[in-house]
Amino acid sequence: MVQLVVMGVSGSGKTTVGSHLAEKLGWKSYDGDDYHPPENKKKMAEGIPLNDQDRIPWLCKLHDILMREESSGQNAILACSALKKMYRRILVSGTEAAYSKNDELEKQKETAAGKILFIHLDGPKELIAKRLEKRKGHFMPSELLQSQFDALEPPTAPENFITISLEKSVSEVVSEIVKSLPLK
Ligand SMILES: Nc1ncnc2c1ncn2[C@@H]1O[C@H](COP(=O)(O)OP(=O)(O)OP(=O)(O)O)[C@@H](O)[C@H]1O
Ligand SMILES: O=C(O)[C@H](O)[C@@H](O)[C@H](O)[C@H](O)CO
Repeated sequence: MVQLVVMGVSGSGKTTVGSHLAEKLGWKSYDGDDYHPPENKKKMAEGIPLNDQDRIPWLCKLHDILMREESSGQNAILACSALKKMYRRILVSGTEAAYSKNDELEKQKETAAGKILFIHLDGPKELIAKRLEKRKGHFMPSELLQSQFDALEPPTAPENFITISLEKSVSEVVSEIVKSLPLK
């Protein structure tokens, strides 16, 4: 089974790309934003960036969802910022990974779990800011964009990831992702 996590800063297109991809592949999809507790949404709406304590329980919930899909034999897509390496580690391995000091052990567990492919939607802040200015009816204010870039640790090897430019159209982004999928 393949579990995809569409990741990136606010406004990079995770929700848009995640839902188009789900439609194209006929896979189940989840949006991380739907699983934030109300306190987190309130904080963001007030223009305060989330911290690790705010994000860790939320990421654990998302990890459980991915594991449930994997164990019931389903492919699935999750749109989730997953900004830091530690956050991606939690999505792959669960809560212990957040506090583990044993990098080697965590790496082994990740390789064993290793089915999650991160798709990093990457692009210039100026373009994303323009898109956020135009976006209507969303709780996330565009002033938080800089804090998202400050927190971002782009994925690097040996993480399981691909990087896609968000400067392309949504349909190009989706086709590029589909081409790179490890599907038989
Ligand atoms: N490739 C693209 N080309 C043009 N516009 C895009 C593209 N991807 C997304 N958008 C637009 O940019 C805005 C931000 O996209 P979206 O809401 O999907 O981002 P997001 O990463 O889910 O944001 P957040 O994390 O804040 O929920 C939306 O208005 C969307 O329509
Ligand atoms: O990790 C985070 O700071 C959050 O997940 C944000 O990225 C928001 O959820 C999203 O961007 C707003 O829609």
